[in-house]
Amino acid sequence: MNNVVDIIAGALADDNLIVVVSAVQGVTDLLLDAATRAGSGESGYRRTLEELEQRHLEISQELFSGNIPVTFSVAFSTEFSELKDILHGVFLLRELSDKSLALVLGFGERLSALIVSSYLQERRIEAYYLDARKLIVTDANYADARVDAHASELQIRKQFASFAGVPVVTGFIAAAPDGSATTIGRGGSDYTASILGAALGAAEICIWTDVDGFFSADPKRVRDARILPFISYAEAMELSHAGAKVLHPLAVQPAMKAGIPILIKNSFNPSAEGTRIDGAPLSPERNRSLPVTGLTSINNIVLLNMSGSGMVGVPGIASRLFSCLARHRINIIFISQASSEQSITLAINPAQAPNAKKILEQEFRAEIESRQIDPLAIRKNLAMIAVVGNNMSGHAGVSAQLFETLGKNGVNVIAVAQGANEMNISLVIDSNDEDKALNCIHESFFLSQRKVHLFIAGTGTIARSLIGQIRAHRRNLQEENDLDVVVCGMANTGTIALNDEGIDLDSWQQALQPRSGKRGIEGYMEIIREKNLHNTIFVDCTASKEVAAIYPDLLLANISVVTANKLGMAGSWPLYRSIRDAQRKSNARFLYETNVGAGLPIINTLNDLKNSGDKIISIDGVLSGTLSFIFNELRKGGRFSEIVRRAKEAGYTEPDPRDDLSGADFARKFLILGRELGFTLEFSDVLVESLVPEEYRGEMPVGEFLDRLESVDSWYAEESEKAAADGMTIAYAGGIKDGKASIGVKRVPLSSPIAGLSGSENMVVFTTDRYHATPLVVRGPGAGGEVTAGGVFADILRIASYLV
Ligand SMILES: NC(=O)c1ccc[n+]([C@@H]2O[C@H](COP(=O)([O-])OP(=O)(O)OC[C@H]3O[C@@H](n4cnc5c(N)ncnc54)[C@H](O)[C@@H]3O)[C@@H](O)[C@H]2O)c1
Ligand SMILES: N[C@@H](CCO)C(=O)O
Repeated sequence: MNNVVDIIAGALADDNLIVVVSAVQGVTDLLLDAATRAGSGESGYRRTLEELEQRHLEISQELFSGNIPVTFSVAFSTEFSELKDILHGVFLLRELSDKSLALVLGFGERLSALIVSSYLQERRIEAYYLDARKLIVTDANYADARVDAHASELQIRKQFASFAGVPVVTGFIAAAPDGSATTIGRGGSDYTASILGAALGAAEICIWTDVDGFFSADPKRVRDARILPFISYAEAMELSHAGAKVLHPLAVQPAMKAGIPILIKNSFNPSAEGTRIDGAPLSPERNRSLPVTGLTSINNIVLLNMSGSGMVGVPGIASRLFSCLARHRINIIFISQASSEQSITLAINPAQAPNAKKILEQEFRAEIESRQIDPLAIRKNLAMIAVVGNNMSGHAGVSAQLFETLGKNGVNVIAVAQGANEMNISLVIDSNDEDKALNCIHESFFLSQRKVHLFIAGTGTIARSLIGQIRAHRRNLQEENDLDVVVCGMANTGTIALNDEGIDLDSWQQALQPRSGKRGIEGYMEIIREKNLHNTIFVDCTASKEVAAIYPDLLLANISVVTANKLGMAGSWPLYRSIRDAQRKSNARFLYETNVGAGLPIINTLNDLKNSGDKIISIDGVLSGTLSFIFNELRKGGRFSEIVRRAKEAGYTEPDPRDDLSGADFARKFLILGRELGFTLEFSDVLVESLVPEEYRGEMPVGEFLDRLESVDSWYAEESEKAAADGMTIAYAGGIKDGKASIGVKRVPLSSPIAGLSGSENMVVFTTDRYHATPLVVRGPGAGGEVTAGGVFADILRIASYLV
């Protein structure tokens, strides 16, 4: 209130001023509550009334610093006793008519006009209370009255024939021709101001509200929404009708007709520029080079669908449909009819849906009985999004961009409407997808920088390296690729960290908290699905079968997946099939390059060969970083058990090194390659030679297994020596040809490329129709945190470039 008075004092210096006030926040709802209770005979309405009185008294006490002027006190008591009398009458009659309700609801504005005018006087500004019932004339539809513009203009001009002092006018309320109180729609004080300004040819109409102006989208739902300094009348109308609650939808029209600019300003932040709404032509200086100006949503609508073969080519159906709804004062938010004329879809307010269905079924009873028209279908839990902009007109590609971004994010569009003025595309979607849709559309049209949201499973070797790489490279990606990689979730079996804005990657370990609620991977997936963020990628850095089993569900929920875990693509054939099927049905992507050869380009190379028409004859090589390291080190003369320990320390082994030593991990890679080649293979189809002694294959803890492994050191030392004596060496290698894969220990000549491998190097040899005489070889480190995480990161970026 103090800010308001400062603003008024400042503006007064320049010009005559009319102040229009709305009710104190929350008061109209309390009045509605009191009236409804009184109407149903609940004496509890008196408590609400006391609360209302208390709130206004507290405000007044504070404003007048305890010295409430007598004139104010008298006027305040008079207002409240009138309100009490009316509500008492409603209570006794147990009847709340629209007429009484309009009268009751108007007290919010009456009380605040009284407080503001008295406080202005206290601050030595000549001000007076003015009841809008003397100014604005409406029809007798009390609850949502229609303004008679001509009659109102005459009244207003008469009232303001001469100007002295600052009138403080009650917004929202008006009077029917017989003088009884009416209301002009919630938030109607903007409308009151616009009617007054237009009638008097004001220099400007300034709406002081609690936000900085019109935003490109609702800032409560779209974090990156930005203020729009200039918009046209038409855009303001489209945006406010489609749900932008900054301005009353009807407030634009009187100002536009009179050519008066409207300014939206924030009374809590008066120095902010705000938004100017006027009819000036678009220009780049007005920051208006983008095709879309803003987007809005209405988050609870109902779709009514009337369809039937009897509608085709029959004139008058639409007319009856709309007339019937109009007769019952049912407002239509959205209309769509395809050229087949087989169905008309309407969106209406959910509260009116049951009535709408009933009256339309009565209207079309004969057609429904003769099956020319189907029974009316109602669809609930929907939201309507409107994409608005003058510049959209004649600008090809706007709708393509809009639907593409929604499609990639798996947002199903249920109905669409665009008028031929091309400045509003409205679409109806499931209300669960509303925030996601607003964010991805906003990002696509307004921001140069796009986001991908990562949810990582696993916090071990690969995840740690991946986080390190994202942390080191994030700024670069933002600056050079306009891409922001945001890690929103990390979870292992016991702990979890979540932050939609991005977990601080410098201290992610500290962010991990013990998991509560539904645990397991299902619990994590539920969280990810509920968040429903746009451009979400799930990153699997576990070695867990349970995690791999949820890939189909993730993909079907349109969440892309990047995985280092082989237990999906090398899982059972039914799991493999269901991943592939889900991938086909979904718009999300699934990438697993690191499943074979860690960061080496093996799956991509194979697919490039295949897709470009080459025929793969065989694939041979070493596909275990751990086993490669072991045999390369043995060749140098190390001890087997000690080398295995070093492989584990270097991050080459699986969480349980027996997965490597048994050949299982290697076999999975050949299984994956075999399946890529089109063969229906199970794990058991790969012939595997295990290096784990029979007696150590059970449930023995990893530490104990490593200790006992010393027992085989001498065997490996002898085998190596024997081979060396023959100019040979031992290695673990394999191959796949004609759908038959086998892997195991082999003796190879020292001159063979396999004998030349070092460290954890993998080598894959593709023999194909094109690469026949000299096969195509991919060689390089095939295990380790950094190279694998690099491969995972590259897959993430591949998906990001598809998504954004
Ligand atoms: N290390 C490599 O060089 C390499 C190379 C390519 C692929 N991979 C694959 O990467 C994956 C991760 O390897 P790593 O070396 O980081 O293993 P790791 O043992 O260091 O980490 C595994 C992580 O997964 C977590 N985890 C296990 N089950 C889980 C579940 N059900 N839900 C959530 N979290 C779970 C564990 O708590 C741990 O944080 C494995 O599938 C491995 O085959 C590793
Ligand atoms: N443990 C695996 C990691 C790479 O998949 C290996 O040694 O090859």
